Amino acid sequence: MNELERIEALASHFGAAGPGVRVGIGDDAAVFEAGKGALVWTIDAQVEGTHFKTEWVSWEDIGWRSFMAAASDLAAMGAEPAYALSALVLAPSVDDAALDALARGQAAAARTVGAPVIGGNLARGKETSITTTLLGRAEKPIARSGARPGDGIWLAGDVGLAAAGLLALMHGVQDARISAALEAWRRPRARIEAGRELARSSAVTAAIDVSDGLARDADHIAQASHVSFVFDRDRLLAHGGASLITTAGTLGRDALDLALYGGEDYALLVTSAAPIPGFSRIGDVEALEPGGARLHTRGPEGKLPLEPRGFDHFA
Ligand SMILES: Nc1ncnc2c1ncn2[C@@H]1O[C@H](COP(=O)(O)OP(=O)(O)OP(=O)(O)O)[C@@H](O)[C@H]1O
Ligand SMILES: Cc1ncc(C[n+]2csc(CCOP(=O)(O)O)c2C)c(N)n1
Ligand SMILES: [Mg+2]
Repeated sequence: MNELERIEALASHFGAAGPGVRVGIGDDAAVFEAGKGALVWTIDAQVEGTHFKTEWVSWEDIGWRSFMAAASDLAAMGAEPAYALSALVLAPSVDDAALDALARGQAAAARTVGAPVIGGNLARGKETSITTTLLGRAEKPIARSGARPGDGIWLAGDVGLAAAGLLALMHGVQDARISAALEAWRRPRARIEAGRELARSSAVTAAIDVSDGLARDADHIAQASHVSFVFDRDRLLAHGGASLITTAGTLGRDALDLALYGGEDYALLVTSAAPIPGFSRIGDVEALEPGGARLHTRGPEGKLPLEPRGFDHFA
């Protein structure tokens, strides 16, 4: 079973969530009613060998990026971060200095996001992993399921740059022209402020953070909302700007491919009937045609179907 099939199999054990749960399994975070508003709850693990290698990043960066990856799911719900818990499994290679650096990175990210770490757990293990839970508040949480034909597709933050940084690290490429890509992978930023804009807008219909790649994450919205996505190739490339083009060129990769299939930038992908400050428009939501593809690109050749591939832990 691939990742989605495994999640579906797990969800079948847990059954339907009871009353009071506004968003259950299948979105960026769970949402439950709490007093007048709602609380938004997310968890994310970063595992050595799966999400990072210590040859590539400092422990401080590992702490930072693991916290930001978790916080990004709150941004994608339009939530205001409140508090965090951190569960660490430490392999013998993590000495006291490494642990100190790891926590320093987590604490810096927690300060930036505005969600202090107020607890956690510590255990020894064969492989190091960092699991972060964040709790946030939202009056109007944004799920994946509300996109409608006629909405625009909007993006805040880079796409493709972090994947380029990862490629450079994997292949040992050293070149001053890819420093922005390395920084994007090592020090991603959860788009909390962009998430606040979603909460302020009444035109926003759906949102997701781009962790597995734009195409795959867009497909999650398209599937949940029963709509089709049409990405405008020129607008997407313009959004990436000179930085993406230069990086792609240096690595001998296609810039559009990096933008569509690269993950771990933690950009916010949103559907909305009106512009949102800080977001640029990269396409249109259309009606899903029976038997038609859920994803497309539009370019000089017209509208072409796009494969929803991206990162899958079990593919
Ligand atoms: N073991 C599990 N038990 C119950 N639900 C799960 C489990 N693993 C994942 N889920 C749920 O499945 C959905 C997809 O999970 P996933 O971790 O892929 O989240 P995501 O937001 O798509 O990815 P990312 O964390 O990279 O942003 C989420 O709603 C999550 O809560
Ligand atoms: C050693 C190593 N190999 C591959 C990758 C690429 N990668 C791992 S997980 C992931 C998606 C987001 O994770 P998740 O879905 O768990 O939130 C991506 C793109 C990496 N970061 N490190
Ligand atoms: Mg997510």
